[in-house]
Amino acid sequence: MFSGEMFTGFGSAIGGLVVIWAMFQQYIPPQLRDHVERYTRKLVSLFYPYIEIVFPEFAGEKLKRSEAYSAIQNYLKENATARAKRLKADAIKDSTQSLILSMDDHEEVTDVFKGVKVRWSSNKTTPKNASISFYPMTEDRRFYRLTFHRRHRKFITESYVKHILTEGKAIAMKNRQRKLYTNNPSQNWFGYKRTKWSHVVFEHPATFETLAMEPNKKREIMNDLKKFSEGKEYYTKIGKAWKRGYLLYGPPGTGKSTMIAAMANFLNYDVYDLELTAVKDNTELKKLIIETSSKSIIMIEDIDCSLDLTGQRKKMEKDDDDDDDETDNPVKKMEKEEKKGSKVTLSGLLNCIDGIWSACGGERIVIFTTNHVDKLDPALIRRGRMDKHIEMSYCCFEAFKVLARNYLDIDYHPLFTTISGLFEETKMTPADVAENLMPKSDSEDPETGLRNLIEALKAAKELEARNKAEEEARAKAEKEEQEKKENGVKEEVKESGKSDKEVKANGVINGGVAAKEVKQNGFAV
Ligand SMILES: Nc1ncnc2c1ncn2[C@@H]1O[C@H](COP(=O)(O)OP(=O)(O)OP(=O)(O)O)[C@@H](O)[C@H]1O
Repeated sequence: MFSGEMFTGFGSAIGGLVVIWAMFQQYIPPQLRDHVERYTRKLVSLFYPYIEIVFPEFAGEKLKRSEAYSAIQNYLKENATARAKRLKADAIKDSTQSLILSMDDHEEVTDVFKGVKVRWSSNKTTPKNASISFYPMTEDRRFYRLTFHRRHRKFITESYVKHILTEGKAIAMKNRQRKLYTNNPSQNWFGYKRTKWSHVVFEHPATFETLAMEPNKKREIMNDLKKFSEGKEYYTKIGKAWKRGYLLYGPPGTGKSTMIAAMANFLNYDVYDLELTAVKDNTELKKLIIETSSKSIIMIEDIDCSLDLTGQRKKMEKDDDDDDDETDNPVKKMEKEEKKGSKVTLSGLLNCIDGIWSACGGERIVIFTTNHVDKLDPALIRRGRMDKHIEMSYCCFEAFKVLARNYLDIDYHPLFTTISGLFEETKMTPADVAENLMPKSDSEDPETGLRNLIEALKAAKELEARNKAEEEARAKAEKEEQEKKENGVKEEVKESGKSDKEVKANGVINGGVAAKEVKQNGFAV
């Protein structure tokens, strides 16, 4: 039976032999040393039934950090660190403030995979002639050693190592710090401006669990995202770029931005927040898109406003022309030229969505948001470009329950019945519901939040009713006015015996209504 003790026993035996060999080496004539060493190794291998594989941290000519080493490191951090007795605290995860622990140097742990036990040790050698460095220990050469019984050779080299590398990469992906990129204008030494991506760590706390939305709709979106992220082979098979477009539309405060953050957290993707109004022209847009990485969401918020850009630029150009047409300032002149000859166009954007992504490879999601879906050009949002249209709407009772759990830590309260009724009678955005529920102090109990919400819902209902009544009264008055005018003209025609045309031409009034006025207002005469 393969056991940790046996490993250790043989390990010390071999260690002893190495020491003895080092001591006696000096008494052996140099010409015989090679032979003696070879035969000693053969002898040892007769009694030592274990195989060792070494994974150095740096390999190859360019001394690039080995991917295998990193994967093993991640795998061991996640799976074996709990069993190691000597640990090393590497760093502190910024958001959770928790230590990242890994095996200390020269520490050993066992791992069992499909019933086969192996031993991992983390090792370090320091070259004797290491140069004096400002940063201590940079010359250290680290490596992992995998030891296993020779009867498992095939299994370990073919299955286990593959398993470790795949797992290690997946762990790295899961634990990596994701980034939120934004495009900002930057000026080079010659004064030319171009927008570049800059990033911060993406740490938005929104998840699908905390997103207030009708549960079936939420599930449908999550399934869609999952299918997409696992769809590499499918997209290759059908010959389509591995991308998917989402259009999120709805009034302000219904959670469009929150949804994007939840999507990014669900998929573990980076986010590129593309501000179209800061992009000089279509060429620059292409460059920015090409620079985005795989496994990312590219979002353009308020797309209707961004594409209005053309009009805004024209206005700016005109203002500039009026202001300083004769300017001698070269930078200002260049800025003006840049503004004049450049813009992001709808067709440029469409080309980017359709064309460039196909060539980029890797998975990407593009999301547009808008408050006014009806304003968008149908070409921009047709299926195939924006594959899924998601309406973000006012809060329903199911969505409220999510917010009550998030903000008040409750799943039920007798006041829920009143709130459920009010949601059927009035509209409120999740942002407003959240604002009302949010406790104003640590000592505030959940009931206060619920009562605040009830008051706000009642006020919203009253306001809606008042607005509706005012609207109806206005419509009624307009209708009456119109009828009065129409009757006046009819009477005028009847009494004067003139034709409609004449009444209109003369502008004669009868019943207080001028035919001219009638004509101006476009009433049917
Ligand atoms: N569906 C929701 N679930 C959870 N929280 C929400 C939801 N909708 C809004 N909120 C809360 O309201 C705040 C504003 O929402 P958000 O910015 O996502 O809305 P939006 O639809 O993107 O608005 P805008 O159109 O003005 O950009 C969020 O920070 C969040 O706290």
